[in-house]
Amino acid sequence: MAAVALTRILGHSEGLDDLFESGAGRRGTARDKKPAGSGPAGTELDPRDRALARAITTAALRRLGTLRQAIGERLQKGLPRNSGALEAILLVGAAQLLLLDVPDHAAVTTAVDLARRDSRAFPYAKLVNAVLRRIAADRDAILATSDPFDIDTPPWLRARWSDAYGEATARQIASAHGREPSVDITVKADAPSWAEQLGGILLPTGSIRLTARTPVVDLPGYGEGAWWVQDAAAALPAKLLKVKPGETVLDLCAAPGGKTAQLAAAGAKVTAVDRAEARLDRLKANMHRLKLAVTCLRADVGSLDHAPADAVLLDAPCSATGTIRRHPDVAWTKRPDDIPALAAIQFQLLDHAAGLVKRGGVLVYCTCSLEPEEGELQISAFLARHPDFHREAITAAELGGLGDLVTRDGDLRSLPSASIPLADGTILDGLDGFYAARLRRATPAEIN
Ligand SMILES: C[S@@+](CC[C@H](N)C(=O)[O-])C[C@H]1O[C@@H](n2cnc3c(N)ncnc32)[C@H](O)[C@@H]1O
Repeated sequence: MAAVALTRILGHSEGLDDLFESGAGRRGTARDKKPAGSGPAGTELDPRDRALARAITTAALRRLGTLRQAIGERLQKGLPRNSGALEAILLVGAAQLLLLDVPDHAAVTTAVDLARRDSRAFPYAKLVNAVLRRIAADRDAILATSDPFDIDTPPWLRARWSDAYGEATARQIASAHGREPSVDITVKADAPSWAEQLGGILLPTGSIRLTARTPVVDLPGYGEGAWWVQDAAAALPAKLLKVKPGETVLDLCAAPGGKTAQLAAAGAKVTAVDRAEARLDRLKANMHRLKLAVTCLRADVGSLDHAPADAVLLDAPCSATGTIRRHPDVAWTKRPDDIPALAAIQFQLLDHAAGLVKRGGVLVYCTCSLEPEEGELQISAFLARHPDFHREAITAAELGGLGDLVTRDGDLRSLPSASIPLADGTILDGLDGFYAARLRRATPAEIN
């Protein structure tokens, strides 16, 4: 199944979650519709096999450049033409040999079997055996010489991040993308006690970082709806609204509902809006598990007709380049042209969202993108064309004292290379890349 998934992701720009149908934490894109012929693969597999197939696919995408180079250097005549799933089979084998804890013989035998079962890869079964055995023998040298920035990051992203953050930081971002991220959760209440029960680490921002690799559904509190999976950086934008019980909130582009749950748990009257039916269904299921009451509305935010709210959160569709640690497919499925196209959509959604904020109310705009056009530049252009809004600077204290996450303008900018200092002196690494700005709409008195 991992070979099928890789072929589909690399060939058709489908996403990991589209194929493995995981749900939690999936970042939506402008293209909510799946390409023809797509759909969850391997539904016949049991959950453990499915999880393994996902782990192999994720590892292969995380270090795709390294694996392709290792394979290419061991194919004297390059990849044969019309060889069906041969490349995907080699990638799956190499990922297991180099990156996962799979015995060499099992990885090689499985790959050879896969080649024998594919009519076009069949003639190359012996080649698969030879290439993978050589990769196993050269494992240490391959891993010692491969660099996630130089090899595993597409050149256009390398250039963009170097321009935006400097090459040294861009290298640290790529290095963070090369490591498997921890699982963070948000709790409805009583984070210190849940951190203890789950054996996790309470982060200064209030999220809990799990340390065990137990499937989340088997952990205490999951079934009873006490918490949900959410990257610690993704949990920050909803907090910036500082909602009070009973306030009305429009959560725009809400599915699968991580931020909706935070707002509802804070006691706000939340209307969650998303245009993708399947994603909205997932949001409803999540709220049901969490026992949180939320009004759900299927609509396009760009033409949403709704009474203005005390607070509006716009988690706009974006390139999701801040989530490559969790979704390494993004590095290979996104294209340079996607950035201006998404920025144009964000521009339009932001303008419409502005009209849904009560006078004196607050608008938080956020994206999980590392690209300034989807963050800082989007907001400076918005403020220039909306004089009735001003930026309300975010403080380090609101982010658990993590001052490095606050920009000079007072916005939130987290990077995958972030370090999180704990009270005991330990430093944890890694957050998803997020941008958020808090904007206040002037009251009538302020305007006059
Ligand atoms: C970044 S995800 C939202 C993540 C969500 N806020 C959370 O915290 O779980 C973006 C969402 O925007 C939705 N979306 C994209 N364009 C939209 C539009 N024009 N109107 C409404 N929803 C849209 C997608 O379906 C996707 O669910």
